[in-house]
Amino acid sequence: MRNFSAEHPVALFLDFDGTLVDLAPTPEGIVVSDDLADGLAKLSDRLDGRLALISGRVIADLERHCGSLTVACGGSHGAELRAATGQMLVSGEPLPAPVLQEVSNWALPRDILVEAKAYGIALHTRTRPAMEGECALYLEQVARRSGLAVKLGKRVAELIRPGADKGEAVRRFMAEMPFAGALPIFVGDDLTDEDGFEACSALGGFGVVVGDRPSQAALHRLDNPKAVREWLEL
Ligand SMILES: O=P(O)(O)OC[C@H]1O[C@H](O[C@H]2O[C@H](CO)[C@@H](O)[C@H](O)[C@H]2O)[C@H](O)[C@@H](O)[C@@H]1O
Repeated sequence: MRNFSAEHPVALFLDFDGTLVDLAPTPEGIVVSDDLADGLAKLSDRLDGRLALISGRVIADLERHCGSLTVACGGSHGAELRAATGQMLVSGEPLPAPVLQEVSNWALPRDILVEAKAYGIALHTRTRPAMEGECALYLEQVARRSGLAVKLGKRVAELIRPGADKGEAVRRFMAEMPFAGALPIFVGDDLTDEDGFEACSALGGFGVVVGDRPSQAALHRLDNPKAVREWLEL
């Protein structure tokens, strides 16, 4: 990959799972190197603060795995946004407790891994791939009658509040300093990252898809998280 920042001030948006860290059988099973948070802070310094992590995980979960993060962050697909200063730009809202209970009651007897998140609930099928379609259909049905939305990702379906997506997170950060006016690049591996790729393209930048998933919107490709970390010198 070229060093784009030598040509134009760059704003970098990085997905987490499957992009900075390898996918694992469970959300808890990821291996994060001890120096990732420090590497991201240094990368952000090189970009004069124009770096944001944009993840499906909530920010607190990212920090549980990485340690304290001093870069800008978007958690829960953009339902919460935090500036590098620590100021919350957008705060998430939990799902109604009865909905959470209902989804757990449906999934647990089916032996589906439930990830209770601060602003959503995810059903994981990496160890139960045959249940992928059924989980998605079930959550779509709950979403319709509860006024909620479903995000589909790699072996995961998640119920969240409508309105949050990674494209919106990019647009929000790009509207403010220090991001405004830079060339935005979004690096991600999953379906939810397509919104980020499209937002960057519309703002004059581009997407970089990680791995072999076909992408409509990305302009470049990197093979795996190791290649991403090498490119970014993390
Ligand atoms: O937007 P991301 O940072 O890529 O987060 C997306 C989801 O990542 C996690 O699930 C994914 O990674 C797990 C660990 O490797 C894997 O077991 C699972 O199959 C993947 O879908 C996380 O658990 C979710 O909450 C995120 O939404």
